[in-house]
Amino acid sequence: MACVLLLSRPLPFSHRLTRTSVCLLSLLLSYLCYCALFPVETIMRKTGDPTPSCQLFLADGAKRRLQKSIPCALPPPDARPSGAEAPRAKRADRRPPSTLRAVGNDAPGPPAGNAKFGSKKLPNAIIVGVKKGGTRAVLEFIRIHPDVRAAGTETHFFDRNYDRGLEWYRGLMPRTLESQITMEKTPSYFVTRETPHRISAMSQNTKLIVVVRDPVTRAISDYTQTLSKTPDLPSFQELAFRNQCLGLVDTSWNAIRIGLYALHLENWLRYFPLAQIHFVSGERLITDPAGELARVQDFLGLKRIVTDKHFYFNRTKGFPCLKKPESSGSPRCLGKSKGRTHVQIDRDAIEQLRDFYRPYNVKFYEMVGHDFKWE
Ligand SMILES: Nc1ncnc2c1ncn2[C@@H]1O[C@H](COP(=O)(O)OS(=O)(=O)O)[C@@H](OP(=O)(O)O)[C@H]1O
Repeated sequence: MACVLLLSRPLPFSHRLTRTSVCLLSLLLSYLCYCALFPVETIMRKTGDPTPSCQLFLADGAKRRLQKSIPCALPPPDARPSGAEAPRAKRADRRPPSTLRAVGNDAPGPPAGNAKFGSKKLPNAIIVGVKKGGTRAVLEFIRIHPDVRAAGTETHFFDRNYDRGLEWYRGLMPRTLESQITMEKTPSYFVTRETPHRISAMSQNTKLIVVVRDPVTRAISDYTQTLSKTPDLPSFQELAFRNQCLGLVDTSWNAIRIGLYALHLENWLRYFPLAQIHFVSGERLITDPAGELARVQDFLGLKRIVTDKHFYFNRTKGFPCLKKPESSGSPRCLGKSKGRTHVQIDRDAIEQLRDFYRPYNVKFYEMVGHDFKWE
C-alpha cells in the first residue's frame, strides 16, 4: 500500500531509488509478519505431513529410546483402540521418561507412562516356574529395565486359558516399542505337560526362565501358602508321606511333585534346546539379587542396567527390596505373601525329604550343568 502511494507521484531519480528501498523494506516486513503468524510446523500439520518428529515432545531419555523407531513409533492402525488419536495430539502422552521406568509391585498394572506408544506383542520371554521359587522377585526386578515390559498378573494362558486363543493372550500384554522385550510369568507352566509344546507352537524362539529353589524349602513354602488360605489342612507330614516310617514320599501331592525338576525339565527339552532356558537360583536371588539379574539380562540380550545400585537389604522384611526410583516414590519390597515365616517341620521329615530329592537334584545338576548345592 505504502509503495503504491509513493509511486503515484513523479519524483527525481534519486528519490525514486529511496522509494524503491522503502518498498522492498515493507515487503520484507510483511513476509516476516506472515512467518510469525504461520510457523512451518503449523503448515506441515495442516498439509498432513505424515512423519511428524516425536522428538519435539519428548525429553532426552525418551528420545534416545525412540531413536531406533523414528518416525514416531505409533501402533499400526489396527492395534490402536478405535477412536484413539495419534500420540502427539494428546497432552497426556507427553509424559516425562521417568514414568516409563515405574517399578511394579506385587501384582501391578502396567506402568502409567508410554501407554499409547508401541503395540501389544506376544511375549519374547516367559518366566515359566517354579512356584514359590522367587518368580515374582525376578519379574519385578527385571521389569525396571527400560527395555522390558511385562504383564503384571499371571496369565495362565498355556495351562488354563489356551482355548481363548493367541489374540486373547496378546491382549493381556503391555504395549511395547520395537526395541523392548515383552514378558510374563506363570509359575505353573513348568509342571504342566502341554505347556512346552504350546509355547514352541507360538514361537520356537521364546526365551524361558526358570527360578529354582531347594525343593524341600519350596515344598514347605508351598504348604505354608496353602495353609494360610485353608487353616484346617492336614499336617505337612500327613500330606508329604504315604508312610513316614518307611520313608515313602507321596509324589502325587503337588507340593512334592513340583520339586522333581529333572523330570519336568525332560519334557521341556523335547521342545527347546537347553541354551534357550535360563535357570535362576532362588537362593542367590536373595543373597545376591544384582548378580542373578546380571545373568538374566545377559540371557535376554539386554544391557546390564539393573545393578546393585537398585537394591538394598530390608532388615525388617529380611529380603532385598528395590531402592526408591530416581524420580519419586518410595522403596519397594514385595508384598506380604512373599517372604512368609514358614511352618515348622520336624528335622526327621526334612532329612527324609532331602534323601528323597537327592537323586533327582543330582540328575538336574547334570542336565543343566550347574550345582545348586541343595544339601
Ligand atoms: N526380594 C524378595 N522379596 C520377597 N521374597 C523373595 C525375594 N526374593 C526371593 N523371594 C522368594 O520368593 C518366594 C515366592 O516365590 P514366587 O514369587 O515364585 O511365588 S509364587 O509362585 O508366585 O506364589 C518367597 O517365598 P517364601 O519365603 O516362602 O514366602 C521368597 O522366599
